[in-house]
Amino acid sequence: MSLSPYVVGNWKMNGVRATLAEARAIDRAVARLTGVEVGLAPPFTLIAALREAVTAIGVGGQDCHVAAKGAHTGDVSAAMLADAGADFVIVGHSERRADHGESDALVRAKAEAALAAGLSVIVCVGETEAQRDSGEAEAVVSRQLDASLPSGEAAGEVGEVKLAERLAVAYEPVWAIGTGRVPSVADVEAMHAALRQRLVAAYGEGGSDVRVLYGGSVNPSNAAELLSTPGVGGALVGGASLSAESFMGIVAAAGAEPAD
Ligand SMILES: O=C(CO)COP(=O)(O)O
Repeated sequence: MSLSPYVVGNWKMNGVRATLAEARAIDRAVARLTGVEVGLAPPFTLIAALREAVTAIGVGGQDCHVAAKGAHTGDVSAAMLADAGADFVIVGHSERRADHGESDALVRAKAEAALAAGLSVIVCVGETEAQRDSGEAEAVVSRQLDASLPSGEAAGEVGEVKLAERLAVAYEPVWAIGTGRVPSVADVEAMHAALRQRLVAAYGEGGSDVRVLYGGSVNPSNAAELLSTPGVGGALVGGASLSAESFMGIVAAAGAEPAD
């Protein structure tokens, strides 16, 4: 089973109600396409409104707490995201790892909490520039993934829903995020192959279908090359997901076709 390419917009701490107009335009365009799966992860404040505004795309959170509820001021649980209408959540983004000191173990716990709440999960990993320069990128990112993935038990099939429909991985080199710099195609291919090995080691055969997205300065001009790199199952897009025009340029590059 091979799933369609998955293109996800991460709005980060951007977006107010007016920005929903972009989401509506994206949703209308995606409704006319086939062969691609699309999601948008707005800030918490817009999740419920986005859910009301769209039908053809998935709605996601950018983080969740490990607990279902309780005394955690300022946090939001996976169950609350689901209640607000989210379908998925991004966990372990490098900005959360850096800004909030999130460890691999915490990211794993968040992924497991999200799956338990019925959300699908995108687990993010990526090396820093210093790690890339010292030739450690594959080893570092492989270790990060091993320690951040939800357990096989947590990620197992639920009824007819397969692992690959509940879990995706995003490889986002920290130095490529928001910088306009991207790794070479050869480096992306090598990293995605390394991550595939880790997924198969973690989950067996089921790991071979889990989509590994590339993220970091994806834009309409570089998307076709990145998305056609062997092993790349989609894109996690930051800045270029805030405008329907640029985001749809990336969705088109993922191989989307008119629905009829
Ligand atoms: O971090 C990212 C998506 O999660 C990538 O951000 P940019 O596309 O803005 O580089």
